Amino acid sequence: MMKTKVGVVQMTSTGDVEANLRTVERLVGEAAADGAKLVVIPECFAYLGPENGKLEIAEELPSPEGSAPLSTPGRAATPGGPILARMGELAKRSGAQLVLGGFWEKGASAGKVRNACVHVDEHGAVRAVYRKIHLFDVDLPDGTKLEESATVEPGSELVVADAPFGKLGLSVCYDVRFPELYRGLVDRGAIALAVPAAFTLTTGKDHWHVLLRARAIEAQSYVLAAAQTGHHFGQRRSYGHALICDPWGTILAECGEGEGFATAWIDTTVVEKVRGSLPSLRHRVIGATR
Ligand SMILES: O=C(O)CNC(=O)[C@H](CS)NC(=O)CCC(=O)C(=O)O
Repeated sequence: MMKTKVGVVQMTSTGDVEANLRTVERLVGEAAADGAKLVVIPECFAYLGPENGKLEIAEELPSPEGSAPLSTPGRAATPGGPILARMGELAKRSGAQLVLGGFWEKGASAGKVRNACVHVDEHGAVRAVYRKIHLFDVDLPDGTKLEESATVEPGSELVVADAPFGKLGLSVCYDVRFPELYRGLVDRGAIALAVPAAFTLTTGKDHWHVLLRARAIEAQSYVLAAAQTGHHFGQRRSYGHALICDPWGTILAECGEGEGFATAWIDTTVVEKVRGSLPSLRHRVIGATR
């Protein structure tokens, strides 16, 4: 039996990087004081503002140990930057591992970034980097028009991180609508799934809980969903409701509307019990890998 306390952060990011990072530091500090050994931080945590701003703050990321070097031309000799350095210090100070959802990483071409999800260990080292595969290009009935692919280059690799409780599958926001990604993460050993998000209010009120619980149930895995909430630079509204869900689909902890955090225990025996008693992962026929 192994139990690990984990946390998810909910915040209202703006175009003010310094203010956003202070909020992250405060909420991660509180979650760690509550015992969390891994804390998931939402998409756009460092910056949520006019498009060009994210290009200016984008940083290069180191290749995590053991992974193939990135082939981005002209990469700096010492990757990283002030935001990654500060988050590394936060991990060390709080003693908690961090999952930095929606880290703005420099893209291969000028004018583009990647929407990365970075796993940082408690010593401040980058251990895994996932890059958002599915990009949110939509024109919703309420007038919300977003074209993520205008500034973001999509990733293509599935990434599973080594967390204190076992394997954690990485994803970002809109990815949650693509169940095949999570099945792939489970095939790579994941028992928990990180979904750092900035879900719109319009879609979130109808889809957020349903999608997250469905992913937990069908992947028979914990789901750690960090969230943006409230109004951003007078133009966008996020749904909030950061939550932690167990492999049965039960919501263990959930934030309300405002900034805050939620914590819950990951218990590996619960994963074993659910997967053992209702072996739907083993009953797969279509696309089964084992
Ligand atoms: O572009 C930025 O600055 C920050 N990025 C985001 O907020 C991203 C892409 S626009 N948001 C989502 O993926 C929301 C998905 C969603 O709401 C749904 O699937 O319903």
